[in-house]
Amino acid sequence: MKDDSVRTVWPLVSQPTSGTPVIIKAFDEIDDLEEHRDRIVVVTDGWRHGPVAAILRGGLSARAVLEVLANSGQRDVKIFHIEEKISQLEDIFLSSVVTPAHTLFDSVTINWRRDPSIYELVKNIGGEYEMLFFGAPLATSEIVPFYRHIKEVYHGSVTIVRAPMVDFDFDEGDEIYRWVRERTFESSDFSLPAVLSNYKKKLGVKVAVILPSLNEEKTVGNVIKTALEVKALGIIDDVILIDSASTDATVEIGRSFGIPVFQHAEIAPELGAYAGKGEAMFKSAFVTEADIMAWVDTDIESITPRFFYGLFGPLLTNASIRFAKGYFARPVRIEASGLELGGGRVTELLARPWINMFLPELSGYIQPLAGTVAIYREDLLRMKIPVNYGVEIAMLIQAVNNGGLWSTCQVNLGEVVHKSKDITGLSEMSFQIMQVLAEMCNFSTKENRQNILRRVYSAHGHIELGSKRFQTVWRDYTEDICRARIR
Ligand SMILES: O=c1ccn([C@@H]2O[C@H](COP(=O)(O)OP(=O)(O)O)[C@@H](O)[C@H]2O)c(=O)[nH]1
Ligand SMILES: O=C(O)[C@@H](COP(=O)(O)O)O[C@H]1O[C@H](CO)[C@@H](O)[C@H](O)[C@H]1O
Repeated sequence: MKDDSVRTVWPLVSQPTSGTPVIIKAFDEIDDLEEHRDRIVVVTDGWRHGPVAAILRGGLSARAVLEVLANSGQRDVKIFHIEEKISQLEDIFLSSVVTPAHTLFDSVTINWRRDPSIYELVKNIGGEYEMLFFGAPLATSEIVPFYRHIKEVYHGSVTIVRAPMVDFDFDEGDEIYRWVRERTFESSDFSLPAVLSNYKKKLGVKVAVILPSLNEEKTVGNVIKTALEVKALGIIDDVILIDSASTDATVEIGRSFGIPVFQHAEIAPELGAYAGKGEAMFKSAFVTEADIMAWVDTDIESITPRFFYGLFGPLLTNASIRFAKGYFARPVRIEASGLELGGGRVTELLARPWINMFLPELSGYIQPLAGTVAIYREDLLRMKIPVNYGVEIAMLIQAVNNGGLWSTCQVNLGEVVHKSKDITGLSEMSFQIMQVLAEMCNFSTKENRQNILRRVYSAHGHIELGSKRFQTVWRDYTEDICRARIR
């Protein structure tokens, strides 16, 4: 039922500063929004006189909210923003909202908040405002559900503004968008240990957590301790440390917890031994018979039990899901300088651009390189595994190629603070990942393959050339014995 008293005519919206046409709609008139993809769409309960605020996350629609307010005669703006843990999203808020707001209004008030959700925020501050403005959700179909949810906790006038759709191709027809919505989970979706152990009993599967380590004495103990806490809940059967010849106290610390500790070089020695994280993950299959295998990096400082039951929760509760990869907010500290930077630099500078160019079916993955992964053993045994840092992307590509995108998923595991490499270390990691990507995309052949990473230094008037060989060794599992094939 429309409350006509509040549906006073919207203030005359003068021509928007950007020249983008605006159309105003009530919430029960938005079936034809697809016809207005090139316009700013204002969906509203109607204009009310009195205090106004905008709750904005960032992005094109958030920017459009500012434009509509400015062109409706507002000279000051009050913005509420729930602080993002992912630094890239915070950057988007600053560039798409904070900066333009100061050019559009005489005064701008920005309240950074830490409410657990938009609905809690509206509950906490809504009573002070006659009107609340929001940027539209990505999909048009979400506008009315979002509106109804807000109206459960707010009785003022709600206005949702949608930017022109010209830049978005996130629509219901976009399979990646649908996959992101239906295959992206919160670890809290699976945080009830009773639920998981019950599912586990029903499925009768065994779960092993394998912890790859290389000189992680500072963090490995806490990772093992947390894994054992979850094991005590009856959700994990094996916790195993596979070490890569650490020279610090990593192995002693592992042994002090009474868990199985292996040097990957000593596992299946008849297969030889190679350096690399992928080698440790490849040889995991020889030290456990578990049906589900999960790996968690041992350099994670911020480990919590949710890393474990969040990660294999989807495999235990949805029979169609056979592969799960964690994702997380990633503030990272560069050990040498202690400088805080946004983590995932190889992801953002190499993996994500490559995926979007050549492997778009993977573009819904938030952290395609994350080392926190769970997979069914039988699916792992069908894969070929590079022994180097390319292991994560290689497993992801094969999980999707072998089982289909919808047999895979991603889980929000919270925040990961982990030690990280300097730029040279990241460059070498990138080279290894690029070698694997080039090979898996059939760009790299025996004839044109490059295994040497050269680095030329110019210092104090003379040139130095350093080079390092990175031979990609692929491992695969065969019925009788595994074989290493150097390419
Ligand atoms: O040869 C190796 C290299 C790395 N790692 C482990 O793999 C995880 C991720 O490695 P790293 O920290 O080097 O990568 P980053 O976290 O910087 O991406 C960590 O638990 C390392 O201890 C390993 O087990 N063997
Ligand atoms: O995501 C990334 O860009 C790299 C480097 O992360 P940082 O920039 O050091 O936070 O880390 C990931 O990639 C590695 C190679 O696949 C994995 O071994 C790591 O587990 C993963 O964190």
